[in-house]
Amino acid sequence: MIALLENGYAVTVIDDLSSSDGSLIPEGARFVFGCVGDAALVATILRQTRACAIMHFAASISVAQSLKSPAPYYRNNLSVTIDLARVAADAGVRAMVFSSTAAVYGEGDGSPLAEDRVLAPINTYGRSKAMAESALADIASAGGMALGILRYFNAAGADPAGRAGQATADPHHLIEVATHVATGTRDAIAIFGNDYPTPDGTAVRDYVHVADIAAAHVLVMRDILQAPAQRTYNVGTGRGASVREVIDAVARVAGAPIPVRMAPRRHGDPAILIADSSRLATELGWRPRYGLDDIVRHALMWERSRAAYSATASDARARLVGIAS
Ligand SMILES: NC(=O)c1ccc[n+]([C@@H]2O[C@H](COP(=O)([O-])OP(=O)(O)OC[C@H]3O[C@@H](n4cnc5c(N)ncnc54)[C@H](O)[C@@H]3O)[C@@H](O)[C@H]2O)c1
Ligand SMILES: O=c1ccn([C@@H]2O[C@H](COP(=O)(O)OP(=O)(O)O[C@H]3O[C@H](CO)[C@@H](O)[C@H](O)[C@H]3O)[C@@H](O)[C@H]2O)c(=O)[nH]1
Repeated sequence: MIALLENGYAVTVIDDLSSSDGSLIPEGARFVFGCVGDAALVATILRQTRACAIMHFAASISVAQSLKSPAPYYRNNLSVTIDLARVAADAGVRAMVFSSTAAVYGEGDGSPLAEDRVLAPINTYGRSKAMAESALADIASAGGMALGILRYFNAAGADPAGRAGQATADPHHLIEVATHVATGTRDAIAIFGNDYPTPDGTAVRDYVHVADIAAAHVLVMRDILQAPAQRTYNVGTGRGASVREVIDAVARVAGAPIPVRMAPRRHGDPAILIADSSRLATELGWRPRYGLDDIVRHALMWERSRAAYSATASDARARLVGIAS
């Protein structure tokens, strides 16, 4: 949203606040509360705004939850996407950019994964996104709508200017949890599995900065608006980091040890996922500006500012309670 506003676009956000509280929607964007699968609502907004493009981020995103409770994942990630795409195509929206994921590939073999690799997701989340990709491709081509599918690897970090970052009610992402330990809101972090076929036994992922992902969205949207087409791009750095390496980076940047405890593998987690993003680099000139240390530094800055903000807010609440009593 910030990247779109900075690039001069008018932005309307539709969010049902199912996994957020709306506090990070920037001032310059219009906010509409609702589900993106609500055809009447979306049609009305598209009529009002005459939007040329939709960026479709809304989804349910936990691998573990998707395995425990698949139906809501298929509903939110597949059915809702189908409804949104149908309304968008009917309304004459010219382009859609869809948030897909590395989870569509399934298990990597250690080498960077390119877009033409056969999709073999190993969890419900990945399957729901792979199915949504296919449904979108059909609906977009029948409706004359351009489509950009961005398969991001592990989105992480925070806005370098400190305006936004992760703010999940129940954090489960590695870097977010590790920064909570660094700022003292958690005692320790669990390492889910140290018996993977990787150099240190912990799972390897390709962590890509949210600002780099945002830049990729703007590039792809502009491109498919100018030259309508269907394109699929990986968004990753091409570098893998193990769970241990990430925790070490957080400890290094925070200047304090991060207590860890060993735990069994998390069901549905692949061992290694690393991106080959050369298509995005060659076709659109995209390059990641940030590496793992920047990601961790920005995530930590964000977490510290949130901790300071909630401390100030709770001081203020305590003072109000003191005055009231
Ligand atoms: N976080 C990652 O590492 C990662 C990696 C690859 C792909 N993705 C994809 O990127 C997208 C954004 O991920 P995120 O990490 O910001 O997730 P998130 O859970 O933080 O944000 C999702 C947002 O969508 C909203 N939402 C969910 N379902 C909705 C619906 N039906 N209607 C309206 N709003 C709805 C939620 O309230 C929330 O604000 C998702 O599509 C996800 O699958 C994320
Ligand atoms: O407390 C924790 C949290 C995570 N992990 C491990 O850290 C790695 C990364 O986990 P996490 O940050 O939860 O991300 P992923 O499960 O890899 O999934 C993310 O990355 C995918 C793309 O690779 C996206 O599609 C998903 O939406 C997004 O949640 C995994 O091996 C986890 O088992 C731990 O060991 N301890």
